[in-house]
Amino acid sequence: MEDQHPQICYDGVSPCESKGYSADNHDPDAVEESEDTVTSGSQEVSPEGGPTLPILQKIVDLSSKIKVLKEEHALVSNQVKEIKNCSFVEPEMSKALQLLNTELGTLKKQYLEESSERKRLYNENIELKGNIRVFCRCRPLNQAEVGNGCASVVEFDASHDNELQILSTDSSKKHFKFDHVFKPEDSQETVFAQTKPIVTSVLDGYNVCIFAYGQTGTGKTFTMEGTPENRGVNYRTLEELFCSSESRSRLMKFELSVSMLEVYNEKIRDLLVDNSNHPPKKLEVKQSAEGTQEVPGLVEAQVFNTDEVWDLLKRGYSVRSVGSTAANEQSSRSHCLLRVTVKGENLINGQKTRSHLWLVDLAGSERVGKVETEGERLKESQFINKSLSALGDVIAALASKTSHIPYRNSKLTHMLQNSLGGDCKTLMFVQISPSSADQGETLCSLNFASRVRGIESGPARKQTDVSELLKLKQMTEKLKQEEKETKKLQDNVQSLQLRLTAREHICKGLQDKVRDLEFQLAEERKTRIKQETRALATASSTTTTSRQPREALPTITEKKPPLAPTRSMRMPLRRITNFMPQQPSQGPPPAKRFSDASHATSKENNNGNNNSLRRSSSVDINALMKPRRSSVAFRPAPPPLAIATGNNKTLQPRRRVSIATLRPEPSSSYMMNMSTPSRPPSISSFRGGNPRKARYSNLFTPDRNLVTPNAMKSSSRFNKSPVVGGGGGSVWKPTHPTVVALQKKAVVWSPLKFRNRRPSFIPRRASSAATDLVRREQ
Ligand SMILES: Nc1ncnc2c1ncn2[C@@H]1O[C@H](COP(=O)(O)OP(=O)(O)OP(=O)(O)O)[C@@H](O)[C@H]1O
Repeated sequence: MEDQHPQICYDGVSPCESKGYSADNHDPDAVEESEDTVTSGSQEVSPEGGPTLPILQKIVDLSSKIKVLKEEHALVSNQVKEIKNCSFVEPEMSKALQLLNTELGTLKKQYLEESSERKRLYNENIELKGNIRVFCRCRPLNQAEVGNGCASVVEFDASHDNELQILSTDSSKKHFKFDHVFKPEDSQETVFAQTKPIVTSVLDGYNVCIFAYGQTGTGKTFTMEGTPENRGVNYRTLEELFCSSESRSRLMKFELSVSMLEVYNEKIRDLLVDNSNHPPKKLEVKQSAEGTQEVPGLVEAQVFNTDEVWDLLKRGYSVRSVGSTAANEQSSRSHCLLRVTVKGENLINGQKTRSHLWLVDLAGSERVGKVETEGERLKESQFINKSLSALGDVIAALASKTSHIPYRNSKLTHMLQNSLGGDCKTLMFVQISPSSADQGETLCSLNFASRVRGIESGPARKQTDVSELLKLKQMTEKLKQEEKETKKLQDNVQSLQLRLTAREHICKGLQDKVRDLEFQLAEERKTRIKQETRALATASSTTTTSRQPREALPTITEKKPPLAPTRSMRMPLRRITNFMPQQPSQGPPPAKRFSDASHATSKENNNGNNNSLRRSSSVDINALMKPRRSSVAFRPAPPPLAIATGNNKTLQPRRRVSIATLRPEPSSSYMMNMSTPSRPPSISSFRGGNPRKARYSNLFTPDRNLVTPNAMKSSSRFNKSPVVGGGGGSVWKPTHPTVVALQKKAVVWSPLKFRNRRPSFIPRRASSAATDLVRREQ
């Protein structure tokens, strides 16, 4: 068919490819069309006869298949429609589901909490009662004893269900107290009701050991195994474990497995292995890597229900070593141990546990002489007594809390090492006979049981699955490592925080300092304004008496100098000079005075020839020595081009004295508007802003044309000499009354006066030079 289908398509039925035969094509019209196409195709294929029949047959087959597919398609389409119709329920359903999920989550959480609380209380209750508990059970007098006229020597206290008394031959009573005392009439159910709490601890992950101890024929096997009619602790325990695990199945998943073995003449025998055809495998107690005692090779049969358990128990009991003794027709000649291994997994948090429950029916303690004295029975009795003695030693060691517990002295104690004392729960049934004939053995057993009851064991410990333990260990290691790293990081963060705090403290100190200094500066400025105002007032008052400068001089010199800000806050100074603006009425023409100086500057720069400089200096000094000499603010040098014109006169002072310079202004009227801003605004704010502010900024902000005394020291001292007059060759004439006044009067202040009062922004050399000058002038 695969060979012919392409042929059909090649012969003109190509539409079949596009329409498709696949059942995936859900379009019924398309399917119908394709069917028609196939039919027409068949007509085309067989026009000349030949091998047309098989093809036609196949086409017919295909047609029928298509019909079937069409029907299926229709069915599916209907279903899809139905589902689509039902889709309106979806949002409500999903909402309801969400709600249910939330509720389920909450319930699970609550259940977990309650469950863990129940476990805690339950185990706390058992611990309070004691992790080693002793129950005493007295069997009824049997027919033989009654026939022999034996009386009961055991008395029970009706008001106290945990006490009994043994009547001695001398009519004295020996008092014993246990965790519970079962009377001869107590049923198996009653016994198990008291046992159950300890049994279910194994589901919580605790190792548990229940053993029956007592004289032969006192009912140990009856208590542990029971009979088919009166099943004992073993069967009931497994029944209870299944029941409890079922009730916890939503929270925990349990796996129960059973092993059965006996210790016969100090040999371990697996009771679940059929040894009838071959000699029994030798089993030994080994210590695992985790420190637990294991019996490698021991069968561990997983059980899922009580029927399986009962079958197993029956099988094991059937192969147990029993023999007839004088005391018991079916006497156990070995210690029979039923081990129930419980593996638990918490379905919510994934925690896993693995614990053991040992149910031990010990061989009867007996006086050799009383039971058998020879043969195999004697040998058995010796081994039994030896192992029971070892058990007694272990219990004595546990009671006396010695560091060494002799678990390895017998196979029995060695196997029970993890479930006897220590961190596990132990329950001992001490079985006694009420018969006066067994009074001695009864007292022995009760004394031994009392010693066991006296053992103070520590709190029971939950047994975690070993693999889980390893995982937890790894996680703990990882956690420790991470904690270390976290601590390191925390230390680093702490040290960085300390450093940050220290820096912040320093910053705060600096900010405070800056604030103080700003305040000081503001104060200084205020003072300066006052001084300037006063100087202006004085100047205006002295304008009228300008013809008597000598008289005014002392008054002015007494005035305070211009503002001298603190060292840290002082503004860069303008060039200090004793330049005197040109006075048309006084002194020689400036052109003559300063032309030489200009020439000298170039010479000094080029050749270092100081002669002309000295000449010009002498001219300057002469000029300065004139009565109208005064220190004023002056304009810095104009651009070099302006100087090159030769129309500008540059002043080249030899001495650097006095006060800040003024920047050249297009209009000389700036002095009229001068006032001191409280704080120098930024340069940028002056550019396109208030021209008044801009003007003041020029006064108080550093400028690259500004020459401080120090700068003058290092650079050519005459390069920035002021010029007389502005650019364009016009002579600058002061119009401001203060300047005019200062031109007329020698306004000189001595920094010496203020040296001790406040730090001067004028360098000492310059100040002293100015003082010298003034002194000479005076
Ligand atoms: N509480 C009891 N009620 C009724 N019968 C009992 C009770 N305890 C023991 N018996 C009977 O006493 C007999 C001896 O009991 P059992 O075999 O259990 O003793 P044992 O301690 O296991 O002896 P051994 O150590 O020799 O195995 C049995 O026939 C048993 O049915």
